[in-house]
Amino acid sequence: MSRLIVISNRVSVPKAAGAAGAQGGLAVALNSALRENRGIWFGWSGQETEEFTGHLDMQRNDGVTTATIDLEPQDIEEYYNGYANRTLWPLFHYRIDLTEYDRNFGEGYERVNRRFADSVRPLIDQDDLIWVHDYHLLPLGSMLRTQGVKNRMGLFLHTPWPPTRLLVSLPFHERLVESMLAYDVIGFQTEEWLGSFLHYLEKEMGLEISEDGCVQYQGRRIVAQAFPIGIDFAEFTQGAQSEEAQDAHDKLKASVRGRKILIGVDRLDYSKGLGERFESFSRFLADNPELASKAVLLQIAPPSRGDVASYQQIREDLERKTGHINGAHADVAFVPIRYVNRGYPRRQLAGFYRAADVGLVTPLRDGMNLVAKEYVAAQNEEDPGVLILSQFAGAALQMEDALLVNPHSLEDVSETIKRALAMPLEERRARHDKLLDSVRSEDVVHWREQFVRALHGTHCDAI
Ligand SMILES: O=P(O)(O)OC[C@H]1O[C@H](O[C@H]2O[C@H](CO)[C@@H](O)[C@H](O)[C@H]2O)[C@H](O)[C@@H](O)[C@@H]1O
Ligand SMILES: O=c1ccn([C@@H]2O[C@H](COP(=O)(O)OP(=O)(O)O)[C@@H](O)[C@H]2O)c(=O)[nH]1
Repeated sequence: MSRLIVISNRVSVPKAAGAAGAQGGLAVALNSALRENRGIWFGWSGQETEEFTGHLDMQRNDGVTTATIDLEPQDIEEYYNGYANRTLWPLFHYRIDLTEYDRNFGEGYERVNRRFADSVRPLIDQDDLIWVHDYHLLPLGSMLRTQGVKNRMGLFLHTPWPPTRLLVSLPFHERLVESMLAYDVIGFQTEEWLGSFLHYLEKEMGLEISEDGCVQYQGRRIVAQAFPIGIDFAEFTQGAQSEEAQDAHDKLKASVRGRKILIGVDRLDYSKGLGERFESFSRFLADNPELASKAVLLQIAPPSRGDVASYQQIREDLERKTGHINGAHADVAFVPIRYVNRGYPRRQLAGFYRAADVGLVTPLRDGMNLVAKEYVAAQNEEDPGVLILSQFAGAALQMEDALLVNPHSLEDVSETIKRALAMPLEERRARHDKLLDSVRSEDVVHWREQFVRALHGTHCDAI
């Protein structure tokens, strides 16, 4: 078995991640992928250094070897807060209104990608498979190729890929996409994002694509495919049986005194549709006064990317909205929205999910959304809750037995909340059985195996 070198922006070692609570879906998935494989996870430590030295901090933690570098404040500002999260993230989530273009961001992005390439290069052996993750590192593969790396290299994008007509608003978009063609495999979460990428290659670069996603470029063969990510089902369901999960479940249940619970768990990100979700819940309370004191929305929203203005803005908006809605609908013994700005370890989350009658997952745009899958995995099969899921989450393509909604429509979400709360046990079980089957079979192990197989592969040899 070839060794895997996994490269992502941030390396989140299991212990630290557990302590911090909120680590994001990518970290959760990579931890479990690497625990099984002998291999190295390389990336940014999350720490600042005054002057970049390229020093590698190697550690072994809970079965995972990590190699990290520290970055300079200017790197973090221009690459992570800048090009990654002020330019590419909003653009890839169709938020051209929030997308900022700044030449310094672009330069910082290239500089840090080069620093990644220089630092990881000495760790790479001849037969290693190299697996790069996400929008932070799109040009890394081409920089490694320039340094003579001949290994098989794959890129997996965890976010959506935008339609061509949006992408072309990015200065130097051709250069960015062309650099991605240095990888042998380019993976997306869904067929939809894959289709947008292939459309760009055809329309903007005039490339021909075979029916099974193979492209020939500068004498190399590249395959682009969809590999929907899943959760670590075995680990998650084991955690859901723990005492910690049971305690969290019991405490939450006791605190609502018989009321129905709706739960949302999301990084505090504008892509997650939290403002629209709160408005929809408020509409539900206003339209259904007989139910208004019988349901509570628990929203867990750990802060994310707090140095970026659009994230500060969403935080302020939500604080205002929560105050307004609670002011309008609360009474002396009851508050309809419990809004919590902290992260929880996943065992506790599992208990919260299980206690909740409805999982409310309504992003405006989301690469996948692992919370939707965790909610399903945590349910009591005899008496499961109902998943309400945005049609714009990547997960919706695999989870058609959820109640799919348009998160922009307050009426749709409000009426669907009413339907979910009234859903008969038989229908809940039938829907949950099918959802559980797919969450169990299309798990993170399946995702990793599919991607690694493609990375080994000879899929495009015929063209
Ligand atoms: O590292 P951060 O800036 O704190 O952000 C956390 C992660 O957010 C994004 O996650 C995506 O990956 C998930 C797993 O594939 C997917 O389910 C979700 O839809 C995506 O939003 C980001 O893509 C990661 O790089 C970040 O680590
Ligand atoms: O308080 C929290 C909130 C979230 N998460 C985890 O963070 C991940 C979020 O992944 P998702 O794909 O839903 O969204 P992302 O944050 O990656 O965009 C899930 O595994 C959650 O269990 C967590 O551990 N603690």
